[in-house]
Amino acid sequence: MTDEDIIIRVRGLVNRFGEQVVHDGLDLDVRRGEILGVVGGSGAGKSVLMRSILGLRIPDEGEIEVLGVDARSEDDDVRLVIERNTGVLFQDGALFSSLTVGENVQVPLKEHHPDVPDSLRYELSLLKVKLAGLPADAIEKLPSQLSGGMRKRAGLARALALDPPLLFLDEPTAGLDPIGAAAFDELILTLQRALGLTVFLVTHDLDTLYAICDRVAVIADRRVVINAPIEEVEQFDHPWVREYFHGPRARAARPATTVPAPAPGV
Ligand SMILES: Nc1ncnc2c1ncn2[C@@H]1O[C@H](COP(=O)(O)OP(=O)(O)OP(=O)(O)O)[C@@H](O)[C@H]1O
Repeated sequence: MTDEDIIIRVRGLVNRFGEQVVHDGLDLDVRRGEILGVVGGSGAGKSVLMRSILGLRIPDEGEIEVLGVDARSEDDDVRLVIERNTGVLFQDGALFSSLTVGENVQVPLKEHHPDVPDSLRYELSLLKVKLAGLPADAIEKLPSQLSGGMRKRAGLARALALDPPLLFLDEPTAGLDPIGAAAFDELILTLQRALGLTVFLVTHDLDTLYAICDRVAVIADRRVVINAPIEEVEQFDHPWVREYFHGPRARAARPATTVPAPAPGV
């Protein structure tokens, strides 16, 4: 693997809130073109890691390189590089409630490409709305007029507004029913393959990990304890990993091919 294959490189990351140490020497590589699932217990520091990579939080120590630039930089040009090249779907969708879906999608377009004529901006937002699997008439609706799953899709349409190569998703399937969640997984996979995206996906959803992630990074003990294909992660000897991947809920999610053979006599 060459350096060019690494689109996000985190080294020696330390994040503290007062006495609480959330990350302590965390390292992580995200490879270009992969879907990386990021898992860990509640409060393990997944969202703080995502915010640090996006430059929304300046860490206490460590280095973070995103697309070759320093994510800790407060320089406006550097911030622009990161903003233009990253799309983010926050957990609650983070849509502006007083704007229609189309207007929400147009917000980043207006901000970053103010010279684009209104009619073209509208066409671009319509394209993103359709790309996110919403019907065309959703463009005129307010977020409150949509179901939870449709709001996620609207958030995804906005995240894709600037055609970013890097997509960040914070628990995209949380709150969706299993059928809606599976459809959303499928959508992410289709878009990632079609657009060549790199996806950083924070999730608690084991089904998502098995269905679409190329690799899985586990945050525990304030670090990334393993970052590997799921078959390897499953076998990793760590108490949290054992509980998460081999507890009762894990068995249902694991595809039949990777379920270990039952012990003799069982
Ligand atoms: N702005 C903040 N001020 C103080 N503490 C914070 C702040 N942001 C996060 N924390 C703390 O950092 C820890 C990690 O939070 P984070 O949101 O990254 O966890 P997480 O792994 O995403 O959890 P979950 O799966 O529950 O969403 C938590 O203990 C949280 O309370």
